[in-house]
Amino acid sequence: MIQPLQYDRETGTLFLLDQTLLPDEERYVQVKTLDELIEAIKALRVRGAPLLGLAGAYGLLFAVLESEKSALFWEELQRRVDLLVNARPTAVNLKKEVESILEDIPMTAEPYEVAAIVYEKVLSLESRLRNDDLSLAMHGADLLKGKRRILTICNTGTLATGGIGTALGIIKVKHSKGDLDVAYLCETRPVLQGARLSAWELLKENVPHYIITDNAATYLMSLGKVDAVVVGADRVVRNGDTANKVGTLMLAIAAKHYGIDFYVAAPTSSFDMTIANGNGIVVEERDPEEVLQIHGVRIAPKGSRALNYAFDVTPASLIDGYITEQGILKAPFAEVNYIGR
Ligand SMILES: CSC[C@@H](O)[C@@H](O)C(=O)COP(=O)(O)O
Repeated sequence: MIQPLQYDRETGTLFLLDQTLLPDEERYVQVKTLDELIEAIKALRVRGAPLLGLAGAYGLLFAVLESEKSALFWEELQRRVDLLVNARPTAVNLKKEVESILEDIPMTAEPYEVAAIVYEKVLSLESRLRNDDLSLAMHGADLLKGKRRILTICNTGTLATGGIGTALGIIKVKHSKGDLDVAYLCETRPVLQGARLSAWELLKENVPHYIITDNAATYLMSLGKVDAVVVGADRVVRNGDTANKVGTLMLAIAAKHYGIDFYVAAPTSSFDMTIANGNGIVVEERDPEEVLQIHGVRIAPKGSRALNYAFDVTPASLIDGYITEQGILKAPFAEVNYIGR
């Protein structure tokens, strides 16, 4: 299986498959410091909500190792953690995984003991992510049995989770069961996670797919060529409103118009029960140059400005259900006892 992220404990090096170079080049960048990791997160070398959670957990390990020598260990650690968890604001997993590991560390632990505790927790997070993906994908494949043409956006596969993936994991499992005719991959402007990353993953596994322009999705629905839309999530909040890659909202509106099932596939670790509704979600705005250029080539006239919202928020009223590792959930979630960690 593709390994988007691997850690070598002996040398303290995190190897990241640089997702900005795919599909042309499969190159690992070597990350040895927290600053280098934060740069990689901001530049989208590593991305996707669950994988950001895991990268964040490794970032915590770097933060611990870099703070170890300081007399003010806990203060230094907290300063570094703040930089890390704010590297990307919308995916809840980054902050949540880092904070949940931190919460489990006894304040009485000596600095030299903390790194070992964190490392153990990172390993268990890694295997939990893989297991969650598998359960989620099986639930999704059962739910969508007979829906043979699935449309999705962005990349929600191994490159985004380290496991089989979420929405893309469901597509892979459906294919393995002989229950998929085709996956339609929205190219996902501006940085093309669908056309570059999802297509690369599905090609490796011989899963039939078409890449479509983002603005072709609605027309395909109108032609009756889409049986269900399944997307990932960066943050699902208490009433079910969901932040995901920009473009998701227009897919949801179009799906509702054409009476097509619209599901969010996300592990419960992407749920944030501290926020009541979508108004409380911070949507990341990225460098306008990502919109003004494609692969470093400027396409817009010099002097034009661009707005670059990386995500949008889909209201719960447009979402038919949430495919999680625990099964299919319905919003609102206030009464669910235990979601996420
Ligand atoms: C399983 S990944 C879920 C989401 O993180 C995914 O749909 C997405 O929007 C990723 O955005 P990205 O900006 O590429 O990190």
